[in-house]
Amino acid sequence: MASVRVLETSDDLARAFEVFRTALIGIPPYPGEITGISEPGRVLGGVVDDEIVGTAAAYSSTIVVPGGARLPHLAVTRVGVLPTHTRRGVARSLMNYQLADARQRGVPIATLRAAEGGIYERYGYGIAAWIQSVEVAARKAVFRPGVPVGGPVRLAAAPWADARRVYERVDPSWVGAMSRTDEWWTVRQVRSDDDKEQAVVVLHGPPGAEDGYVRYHPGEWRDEGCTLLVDDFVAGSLEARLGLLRYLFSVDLVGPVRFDALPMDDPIREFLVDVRPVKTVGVEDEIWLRLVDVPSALAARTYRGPGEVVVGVVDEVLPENAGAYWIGASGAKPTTAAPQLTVDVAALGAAYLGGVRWRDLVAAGRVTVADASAVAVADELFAVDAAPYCGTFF
Ligand SMILES: CC(=O)SCCNC(=O)CCNC(=O)[C@H](O)C(C)(C)COP(=O)(O)OP(=O)(O)OC[C@H]1O[C@@H](n2cnc3c(N)ncnc32)[C@H](O)[C@@H]1OP(=O)(O)O
Repeated sequence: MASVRVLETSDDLARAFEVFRTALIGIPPYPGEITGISEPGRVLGGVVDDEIVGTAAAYSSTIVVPGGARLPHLAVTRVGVLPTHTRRGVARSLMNYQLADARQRGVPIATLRAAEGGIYERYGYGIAAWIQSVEVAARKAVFRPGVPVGGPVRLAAAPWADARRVYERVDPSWVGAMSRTDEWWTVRQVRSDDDKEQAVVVLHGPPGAEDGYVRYHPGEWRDEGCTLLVDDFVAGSLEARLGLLRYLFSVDLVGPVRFDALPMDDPIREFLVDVRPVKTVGVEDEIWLRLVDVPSALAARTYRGPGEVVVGVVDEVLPENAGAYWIGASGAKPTTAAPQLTVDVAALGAAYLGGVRWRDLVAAGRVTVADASAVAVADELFAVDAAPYCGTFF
């Protein structure tokens, strides 16, 4: 078994980063101060024989849950174990420590982006949101006559500082949106500079009152023209969305515009006369969500409809979450009533933002059903208007 400790010295933080780089095979060295990308207290080392052989890090941010509350959120990142030390419980020690620590500090939700699909369910993470990669043949994209033109756009003078300022100004409020920390911005910028990406940022709206931006860089040339790779698309209004889309589709010499992470229900096709220039070229899991404090997280979101349901929760990693919860229009609270539906905490994490239906969890054998009439009630209670989506990779 590995022991786990919080890494604090710059030597230990640098070592942890090297461990992660080695584990992930092939990510480039980090050119700057490692401490600048590491939130104090949030980098863990898995130690065997006095050597750091594994690591897990995190950002402390917030996440928007159904109803609009912003909850403290641990954005888990940089999990890696040296290939010489895998499959002997190092990652398990790190993940368990991290979750127990978050619980103790009062953080109700953790999320991550998984490198592989088979790793994180055992720790209680469930897939709560999906994203699609979309390519638009820009020259064939013609907007419908009734679609608003959007407002003015301009190239950002200070791309990263302006993007950050506008992100914070927009303060995204869609279900699944997260706040971005200093360390997050530093990592993205340094990686972008390092890749020699010629990142361009275009802002939407009058100076000082911008309500959206897009960050993109040029990709490969094809017969149709240069590919524009959209790395970050943030729109705080319909006007901003359309102003930025019209801009992207109008850039000279551009063939396909590729969005790597759009929400599953993004309305982009609805705006166009002909939908065929828009192709979904991939679908991937986005938010892996872990309810760290089940009673607090359940109580913090809102529910729909007049129904009520009693859900039983099983949690082997954080057994203090286990129990039965009454959920209805007025909220959620622990109960001694018998559960109608029982799930493990990973399945509850999948359902929590409203993007995965209870009936599908039932069909997948992930719910023990004591009362079949509770399934439709749970679906109505947990329903949301738009597919949950984060839009921030970390
Ligand atoms: C959020 C992120 O950072 S995503 C990036 C994740 N990192 C990587 O993919 C880098 C390359 N891989 C690694 O560094 C390591 O293999 C890790 C971190 C994925 C796993 O570390 P390990 O120390 O080997 O895991 P550990 O020995 O604790 O295994 C715990 C369990 O996970 C399972 N497991 C570990 N890795 C994998 C995997 N890649 N796929 C499926 N199952 C896995 C083990 O079999 C074990 O299963 P059990 O519960 O049945 O006993």
